[in-house]
Amino acid sequence: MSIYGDYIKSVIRTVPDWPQPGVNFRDITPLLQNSAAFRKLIDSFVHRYQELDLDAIAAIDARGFIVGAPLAYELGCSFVPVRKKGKLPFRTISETYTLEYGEAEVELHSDAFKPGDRILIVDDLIATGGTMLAAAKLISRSGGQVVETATIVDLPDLGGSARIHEAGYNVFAVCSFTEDE
Ligand SMILES: O=P(O)(O)OC[C@H]1O[C@H](OP(=O)(O)OP(=O)(O)O)[C@H](O)[C@@H]1O
Ligand SMILES: Nc1ncnc2[nH]cnc12
Repeated sequence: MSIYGDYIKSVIRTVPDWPQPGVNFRDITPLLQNSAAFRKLIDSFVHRYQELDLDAIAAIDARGFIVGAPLAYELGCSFVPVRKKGKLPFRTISETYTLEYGEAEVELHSDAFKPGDRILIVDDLIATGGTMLAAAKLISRSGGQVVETATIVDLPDLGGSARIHEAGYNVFAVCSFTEDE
């Protein structure tokens, strides 16, 4: 939990049974609409990462971009998009991962950063961890050093953050929700 974790959590809305029955969707749009809350969110990431000498923020398509761009701007480092398959125009490398039903793929430009660069990966939410883990593997494969993986929301009951940690990557979450919250 971060310095503003309880406050950030209080402005995230839970929408039951969306997009399908049984899913509690954690909706960050009320947080984004609240300028004071959005500022505190970005500040909590800046506070954690300002002394870590990062070279790039790798942000995951699409909601990860919302956090990644202002963070890269504030920290004075580069912004690298990790995109869903078929969106990047230049040479790419890709990583396939398993979804609840079927498979998905994320891609990275092959010239996105230099070997040894210190990279923070950001996304809005970790559920099963498949997306974040695929992004981390992609960056490791291309020679980047994954300093940490960071998210606004962790859903620990779905096991994703534990899985990412077991694979050898640090995980930072501003706040978390259990299934019954
Ligand atoms: O931990 P996981 O089980 O992989 O789930 C988390 C991912 O799911 C959501 O993305 P989504 O694919 O819905 O895309 P969006 O950001 O474009 O809405 C979310 O933004 C994460 O990227
Ligand atoms: N429960 C959830 N809420 C918001 N985004 C999600 N992405 C995957 N699971 C999610």
